[in-house]
Amino acid sequence: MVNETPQVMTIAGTDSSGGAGMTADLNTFAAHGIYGANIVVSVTAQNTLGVQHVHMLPPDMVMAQLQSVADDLAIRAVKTGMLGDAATVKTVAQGLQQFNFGPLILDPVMVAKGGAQLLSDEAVATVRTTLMPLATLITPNIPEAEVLTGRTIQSPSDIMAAADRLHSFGTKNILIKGGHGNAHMVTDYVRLENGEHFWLQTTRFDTPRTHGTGDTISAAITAQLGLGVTLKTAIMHAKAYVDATIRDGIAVGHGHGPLNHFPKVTAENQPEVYDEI
Ligand SMILES: Nc1ncnc2c1ncn2[C@@H]1O[C@H](COP(=O)(O)OP(=O)(O)OP(=O)(O)O)[C@@H](O)[C@H]1O
Ligand SMILES: Cc1ncc(CO)c(N)n1
Repeated sequence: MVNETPQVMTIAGTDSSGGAGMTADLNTFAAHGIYGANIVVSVTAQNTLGVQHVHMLPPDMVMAQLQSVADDLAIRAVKTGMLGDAATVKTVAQGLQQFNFGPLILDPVMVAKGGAQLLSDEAVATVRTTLMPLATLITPNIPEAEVLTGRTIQSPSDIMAAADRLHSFGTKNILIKGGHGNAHMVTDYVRLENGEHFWLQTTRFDTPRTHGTGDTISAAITAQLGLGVTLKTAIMHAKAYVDATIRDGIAVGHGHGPLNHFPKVTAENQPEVYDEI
């Protein structure tokens, strides 16, 4: 029997300009040499300047796609990106319980870099109650962590408290991304199931070309899990990968431009690891 090619999956929206959402996920999977299936929940008319239009697919079409993949492929890990509304979140949660797609990486996408809302307010509670208990890892940025916890985050101790609170909603592992703001260093926080926690720091690239960084790091973690490494190793590799995708930037569009999903990852992309900051 032929060895099975490792397969992972993304459940997300499309970005017509090809930089974020599902395209970022599939490019990231390809860059890791892993096969990617894709469940489309929404179509966005979008470019590097903003999101112009969103069209949600009906929940039964989302479920039909999940069924088709489950009937045929052997998915080892799955990530969710833009889910849009509460009905879609519920359908996805139902599908993830019905079928075995392996560990869930939940990227709670809420707002695009240009400011467009990609998750309705009422869907936030649905994410908290239906998807968070199913997730192996959640990867909010700071504003998303604030919305999910209902608490303001201003300091490292606020970030640690937010991670504890997110864990209390049932998600085993937490990665709070620190890409927002303009501090000289970007600092992410990781809290693992075994109680281990640490900070990952890299130098901020001063560039507007960061469209889809969040999609890309969660897709890279999903790809690594599909390749069989531990979650901690997956996070470390994914962080170095996303750093390289920004450093080796490409010039597309006039706003928040896309990443280079096929960069050369080198030693200088490895983050510094700190127990405390
Ligand atoms: N300018 C930058 N330089 C270096 N690393 C960055 C930069 N911007 C983001 N990152 C890193 O990219 C990853 C994604 O973080 P970010 O906070 O941008 O996610 P996000 O807001 O969900 O992204 P998006 O909504 O665009 O998909 C994190 O590991 C973060 O530290
Ligand atoms: C479809 C889609 N998903 C996610 C994001 C966030 O990067 C985006 N801008 N568009």
